[in-house]
Amino acid sequence: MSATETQTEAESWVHYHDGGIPGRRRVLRGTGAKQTFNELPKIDFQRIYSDKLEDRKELAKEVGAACRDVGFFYAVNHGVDEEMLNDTFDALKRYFALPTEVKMETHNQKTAKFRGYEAFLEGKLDPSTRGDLKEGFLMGEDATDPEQNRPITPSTATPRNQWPTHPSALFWRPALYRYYNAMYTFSKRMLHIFALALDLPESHFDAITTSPMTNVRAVHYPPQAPDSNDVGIGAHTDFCWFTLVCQSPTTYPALEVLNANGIWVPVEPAPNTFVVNVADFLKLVTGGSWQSTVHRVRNVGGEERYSMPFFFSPNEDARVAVVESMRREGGVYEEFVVGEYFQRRLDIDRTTHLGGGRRAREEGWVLMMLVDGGGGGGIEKGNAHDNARRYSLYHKNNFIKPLKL
Ligand SMILES: O=C(O)CCC(=O)C(=O)O
Ligand SMILES: [Fe+2]
Repeated sequence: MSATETQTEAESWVHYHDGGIPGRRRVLRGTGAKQTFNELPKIDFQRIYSDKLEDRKELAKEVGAACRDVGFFYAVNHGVDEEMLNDTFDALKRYFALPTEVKMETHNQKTAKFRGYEAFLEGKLDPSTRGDLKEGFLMGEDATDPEQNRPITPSTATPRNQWPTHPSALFWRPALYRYYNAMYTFSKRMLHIFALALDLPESHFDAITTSPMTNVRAVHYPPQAPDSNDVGIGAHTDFCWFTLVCQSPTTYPALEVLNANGIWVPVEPAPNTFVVNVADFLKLVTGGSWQSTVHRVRNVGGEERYSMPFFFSPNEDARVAVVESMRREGGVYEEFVVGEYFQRRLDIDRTTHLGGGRRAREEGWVLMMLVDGGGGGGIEKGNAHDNARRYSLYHKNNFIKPLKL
C-alpha cells in the first residue's frame, strides 16, 4: 500500500489532488462496489481518416462512450508515423542522459510559461509526497519559433519556449518539433471526433482552436523502489482540453487510472498506441458528463520509463462555456477565458513547493462542485470532502459559478 492510501479497520481511502486541491475516494470492494471500468477501452482510429462521415460518426460514438464512462481510452491505428515516434523516444533517452548543467541552461523557472527543463523532485502534484520522481522538458505554442509557421502579431511576439544551445543538445529541438507537429495535426482531427461525439457539427470547435494552446512534455521516470512512498507523478487530473500520451514500452505498467471504486487500474503500454484522456476543460464544457479522470505514475518495474504527453487546449483568448445541449435547467453557466484559467493553474503548480495550495486559496481560488457526473467517477453522496462528487477549481471573480444540483 502506498503513502497515498490509508487503511483503517473499517474503511480505506485513496487520496489524490485535483487542481492542487486534495480529494479522497473511498475504496469499495465486494457488494459495495460500483459499476465502473477495470480496463481502458481500445478504439480503432483508422476511421478518423475516412472520407465517409458515417465512419467518423461511428468512431465518435465509441469515443463519446469512453469519455463518459472512463475518461481514458487507447487510440490504436492512429496513423501517426511509427518510426518518427520511435525516433522521438530515442531522442528523449539521449536528451535526459545529458549532463545536468546542459539541461539546466533551460531551467523552466526562467520562463513565465514554465517551459524548458524540470529537474527531479521539482514537480509535486501530490503535496503529501517529497515531489515527483521524474525529470521533464516542456515546450509548446510559440509564434516566434519558425517551426510553428504562425503569424507573429505583437501580442504573441514574446518567445515562450527555451531551447538548449550546447552543441551536444542541438538534436533536441528538431526531434521534439517533428513529434509536436505530428501530434498537433492529429489533435485537430481528434477535435472533430470530439465534436461529433457531442452531437455537434464536426467543425464546432474550429473557431476557438485557430491557434490553440499546446504542449509536449517529454518525461523521464527513473525506476523507483517498489516499497517506497515515491510517485513518478502524483495523482492528478490534467488541466487542458485533452491529452495524448505515448509511453515507452515497459514490462510493468507505470501509468494508473483511478476508477469509481478507488482502485488504480494499470495502463499497459501497447505498442504504437496513444493513451487519450479527457482533461478538465472538456469535462467543464460537457457540464461534467465527460470524466477528467484522476491518474498517476509509479514506475516500480525496475526499468527506465519515458513518456511524451501532448496537451491540447483552445486559443488562449477563447471564451468557453458549457455546450448548450449539456446544460441543465436552472444551472448558472458563465463563460471563462481559457488562457486565464490555464495560467492560474500553472502558477499553482509552480508554487506547490512554497505552499501553493494555501496561497491559491488566499488569492481567491475556490473548490467548487461542478456537477454530479456519473460514470467513471461515480457519485459519493453525503461527504463534503469527497472529490468523487466532482469538484473543480475556479476563480471566484472570473469564472463559472457553482451549478445548482
Ligand atoms: O507519463 C505518463 O504516462 C502520464 C503523465 C501525466 O499524467 C502528465 O504529464 O500529466
Ligand atoms: Fe496527467
